[in-house]
Amino acid sequence: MTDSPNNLDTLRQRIDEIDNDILRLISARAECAKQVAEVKTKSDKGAVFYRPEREAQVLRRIMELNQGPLNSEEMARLFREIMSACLALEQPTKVAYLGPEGTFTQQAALKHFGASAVSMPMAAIDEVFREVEAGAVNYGVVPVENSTEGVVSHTLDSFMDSSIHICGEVVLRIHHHLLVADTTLRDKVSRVYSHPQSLAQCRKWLDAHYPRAERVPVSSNAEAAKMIKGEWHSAAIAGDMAAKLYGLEKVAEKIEDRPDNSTRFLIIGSQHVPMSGEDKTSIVVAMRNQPGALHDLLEPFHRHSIDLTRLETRPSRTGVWNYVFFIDFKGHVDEPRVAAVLEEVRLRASELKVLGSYPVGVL
Ligand SMILES: O=C(O)C(=O)C[C@]1(C(=O)O)C=C[C@@H](O)C=C1
Repeated sequence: MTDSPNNLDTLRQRIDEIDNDILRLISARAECAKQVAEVKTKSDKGAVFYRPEREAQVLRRIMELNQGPLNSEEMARLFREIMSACLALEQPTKVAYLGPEGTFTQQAALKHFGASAVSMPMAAIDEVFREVEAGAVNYGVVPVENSTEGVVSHTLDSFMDSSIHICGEVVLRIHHHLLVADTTLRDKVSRVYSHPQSLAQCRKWLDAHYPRAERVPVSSNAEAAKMIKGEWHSAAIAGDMAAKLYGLEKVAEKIEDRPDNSTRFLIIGSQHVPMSGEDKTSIVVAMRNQPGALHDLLEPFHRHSIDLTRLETRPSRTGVWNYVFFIDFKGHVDEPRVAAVLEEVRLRASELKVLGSYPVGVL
């Protein structure tokens, strides 16, 4: 095929026709979503508009049906945005996240809820919990574990004091960059700001490239990006969103020590999420401090062939809960075999709290 204007015109005409179809179909879908909202509003149980299990099913189905040339993730991202806009028609969704603006948590909120949700930065993880509990926002997004550095203990601790449920999870590939402002003297960098976890995730790179620079931990990567404005000898480690937001330049890209560096975030809210077909459950269990306690706790999972995906121990902050374990496993509390295991665990533990069952992250 030649690149003649004729061919280009024909193809663009074809694209216009396809766009007409897409426009008509998206509008028909949005019309359906408005009707769904009416059905939900009439329900006597109180309207719940956001349905994580249905969204996961929609995205999984699209990914399965997709035959290219766009890859399935790309296609799912497009549908993610269509659903986000449809949900906004039903009810504007307010989401609190660990701020300030430009953090990876904001990126996770955007990835999970799409661009039509209204996201609001909070100064601390417990503030995100408080806003959700108070009903000031519909949902919250908090980081929970990083593949290099491990658990975000603030988040786990917040669950101990709260009645909040987990409604979903989202995993984000984390890429860190070394950023400078236009006023920074690049060969005189003597200080690097970032969140302690990010500094740790880039430790080897910093040792090799800036062995003498002071590493200054701050409350978030976005805060680091904000701070270097006006400091001629400072750089920050942060991600793309912060770089863009604060107009910084990348001196070096993707400086994380491990290429598979990723962070898992939780979506918190107050609803019970029905089964989606591929779910996870998170629980917190307190055991008495006695030999064999951990074995007793895990044995029923093993016997019922339930896959554990994470096990975390936290020191108890109350007298009764000597040992506190955070456990994630595959399955949903509404499945009989999961209910059976939880019943056994309840008998062996001094305290058991189900934090929630939710769809395994799709995107
Ligand atoms: O199926 C529903 O319950 C809808 O509200 C529709 C829809 C969608 O656009 O597909 C929108 C929002 C929900 O979170 C899930 C799905």
